[in-house]
Amino acid sequence: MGASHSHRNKHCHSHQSPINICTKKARHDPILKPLNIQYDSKTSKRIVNMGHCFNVEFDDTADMSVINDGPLTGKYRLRQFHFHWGSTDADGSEHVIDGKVYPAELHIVHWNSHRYPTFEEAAKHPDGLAVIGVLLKIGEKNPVLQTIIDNLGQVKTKGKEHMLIKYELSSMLPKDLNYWTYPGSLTTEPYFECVTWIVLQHAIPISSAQLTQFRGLLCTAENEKPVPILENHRRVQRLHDRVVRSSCT
Ligand SMILES: NS(=O)(=O)c1ccc2c(c1)[C@H]1CCC[C@H]1[C@@H](c1ccc(O)cc1Cl)N2
Ligand SMILES: [Zn+2]
Repeated sequence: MGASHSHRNKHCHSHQSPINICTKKARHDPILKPLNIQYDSKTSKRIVNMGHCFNVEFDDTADMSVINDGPLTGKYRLRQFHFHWGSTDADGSEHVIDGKVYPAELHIVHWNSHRYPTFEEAAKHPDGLAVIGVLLKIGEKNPVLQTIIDNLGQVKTKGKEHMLIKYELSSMLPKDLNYWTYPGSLTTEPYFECVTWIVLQHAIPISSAQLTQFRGLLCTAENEKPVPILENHRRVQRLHDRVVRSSCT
């Protein structure tokens, strides 16, 4: 590869996400701290159909719902969470673990309010965002997820939004917060290389019936011919010169 090409590569597209995480090659780094998660349910605002997915948005005008420690320096403010899924239960996650694809993945998006004035500004810097990735596996019905699913009927078409009061996001997380971490990007447009990825090592359950309800969402507006959001996950990207670290041995 020519110097100019690798030079260009170095600055533009060598830190893309998602990736396949080879757990045997992930290095335990003793300086990694346990993840500290402080979510205040009063900050939950609304659920919005974005067209390619739905976002659950939070009030991020103050450091009320934040994460810190883990691989991070300073506080990162909770902005929103969303999911990625596939057209069948055999596909759907973005991160892949030792070649194993999961049926869906939760992304909890935070931004570095410690260093940047706004989310949009933070999204332009490598240490701007921190996204917690949680893999979903088919299992028993998930009551915490059901609260979200019960609201999907109100945001069936693109652009629709509905209020979501006092959502306890922390109750959706596994007890075991061990994670893999690596420097990466947004997995949809604008693909900015601004994300410290924190992928939890423990998957959470979702029933097949619950996952089917995600696929019932429409990417079309109310007055258009209905087209369901059957899948919205990106394929894995090359690791290049990156190292994936693990919070535990
Ligand atoms: N799959 S993911 O977690 O890697 C992912 C990928 C792309 C984007 C997002 C999340 C989210 C994060 C919050 C805003 C939104 C979006 C964006 C919108 C408006 C903006 O001004 C900037 C951004 Cl980044 N883009
Ligand atoms: Zn995502």
